[in-house]
Amino acid sequence: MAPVTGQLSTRDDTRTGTVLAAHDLTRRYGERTVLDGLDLTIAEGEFVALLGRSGSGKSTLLRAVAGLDDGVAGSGELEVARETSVVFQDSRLLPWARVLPNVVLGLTGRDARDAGQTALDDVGLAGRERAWPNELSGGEQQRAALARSLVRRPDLLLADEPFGALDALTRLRMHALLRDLCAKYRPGVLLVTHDVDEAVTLADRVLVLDDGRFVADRDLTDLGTRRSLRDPAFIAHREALLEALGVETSTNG
Ligand SMILES: Nc1ncnc2c1ncn2[C@@H]1O[C@H](COP(=O)(O)OP(=O)(O)OP(=O)(O)O)[C@@H](O)[C@H]1O
Repeated sequence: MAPVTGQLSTRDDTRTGTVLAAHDLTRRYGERTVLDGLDLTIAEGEFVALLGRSGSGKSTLLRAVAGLDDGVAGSGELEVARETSVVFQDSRLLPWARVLPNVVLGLTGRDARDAGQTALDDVGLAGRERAWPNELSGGEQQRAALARSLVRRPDLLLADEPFGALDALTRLRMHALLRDLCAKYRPGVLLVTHDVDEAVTLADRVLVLDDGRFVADRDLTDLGTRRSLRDPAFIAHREALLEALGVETSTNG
């Protein structure tokens, strides 16, 4: 990872069972404080979803921990896993390269092609290796982007609204896919999303960001791995998170 400027430093630290440890992250744009001294830790294999209203700073936080923002300051440290991958709302596939070369771009060694093929099989794109990105649907492009991330066997996967541009049905399929991929590859995950149900379906823990601070930090591990939107415990988590987001859900009175 590239070092973050200011007083923050980035270093490889996967021995402690932690793939992300950020302390006192602060980001200001002029007078406005978008991230206000945040602490955030993600354990190996832990799936953390980040919710917050539009403009609350979710993407700013993800960019900061991805090392993509050199305007971050803080009194503490940012430690991230050695192998970190990032996926965005658009696939960012190179239009002039076919699917398999896109997935293995930058990888070297005899096994790279096989690893790319396996990753494409895992995301359901077997047979599309020689397609051009513009021949894939939006959902398929995001599958390819996931394959490109996971082929590197990341300890930490950072995802900024990866399903935000997809239709509702495709998004549900992608949730099931991401759950299966995480079971196989076991990355720690930070997923930025607007979608409360997406967060409760996928995450071990959900954070809610508001005014530069976390206003909720909710453990969802009681829901287990197979989750249903109709489960009363699922509904209870959803309601609590909507309340933290300031959305009125009660019809009483
Ligand atoms: N380069 C920039 N210059 C000035 N202000 C910025 C810049 N980037 C982001 N901001 C401001 O920081 C705040 C947080 O933006 P950010 O994109 O992180 O929000 P978000 O929670 O991801 O929003 P959304 O859910 O709409 O994507 C916003 O008010 C935005 O206007």
